Amino acid sequence: MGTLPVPVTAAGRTGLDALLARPSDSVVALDFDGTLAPIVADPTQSRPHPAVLPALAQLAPKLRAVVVITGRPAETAVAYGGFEGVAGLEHLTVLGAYGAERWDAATARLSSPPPHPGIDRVRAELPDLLRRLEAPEGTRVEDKGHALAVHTRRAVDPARAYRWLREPLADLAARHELHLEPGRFVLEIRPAGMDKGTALTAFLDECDAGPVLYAGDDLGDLAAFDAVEERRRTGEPGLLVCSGDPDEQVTALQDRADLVVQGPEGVAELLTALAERTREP
Ligand SMILES: O=P(O)(O)OC[C@H]1O[C@H](O[C@H]2O[C@H](CO)[C@@H](O)[C@H](O)[C@H]2O)[C@H](O)[C@@H](O)[C@@H]1O
Repeated sequence: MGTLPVPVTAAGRTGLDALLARPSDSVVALDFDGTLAPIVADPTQSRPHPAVLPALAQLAPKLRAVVVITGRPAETAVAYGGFEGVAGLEHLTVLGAYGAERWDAATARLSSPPPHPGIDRVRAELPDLLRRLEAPEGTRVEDKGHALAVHTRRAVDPARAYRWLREPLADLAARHELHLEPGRFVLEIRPAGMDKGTALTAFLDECDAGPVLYAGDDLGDLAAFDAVEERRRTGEPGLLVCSGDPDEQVTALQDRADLVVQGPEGVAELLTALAERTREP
């Protein structure tokens, strides 16, 4: 049996104990990139750590629900995640585009609202803006339909390129009534209003969930951490997990986590250890 790590906070230990005691009331909510899938230079090559799907398939049938909440389009996360048709994941939900999109394994249906009109305008302006800014070589745009992500990971100096572009891209987003979501060497222009916290809260209400575990790795996951903390204030236990990366610490998230594990491999180990210790309903 794998080792179950001990959360460093009392609230986290309460959350973990509650999840183990009441698995059929509990929800496990997981971010995709950096949490289930190791960070890679090319965003199209992102795939879950090999131990993730077996762990999820073992754990999910014992829980109220498992949900993946991601900044990716839901369809992309389903495809890259290999989530469709997996035994044990028949009731998985994927909330994409920070919760604006939804895919349910049970129905294989995807719901996706029309993109914000500002996205088309940003798409038209962005190439010229990046040219005028002399965006460093290696800067890449990921067009996600509902959002445009500017990646600097493949620039010679990713951190410098990120700092260079952040303010002008925030201005561009604001001019079109959009929001700039900063992430791990990515600056994402997307609609405001929906975030992972709003998405998580709505999903938990819909499931009439009890204890919740949320695992993430980046700044976009802070809103989900807020949502779990808000529930804890009302007496509903929760466990906040950071998928940590020693080479790229996201301190703002790590500092608020009850438990830090080593990247997607550590997340998979945690999910496996939970599955081994939880009863069938
Ligand atoms: O909410 P998430 O599932 O964590 O998605 C957040 C963004 O993840 C992707 O970018 C990140 O992962 C890439 C692949 O490992 C990496 O190259 C990049 O530096 C990271 O920022 C994705 O490309 C974005 O669209 C997501 O919004």
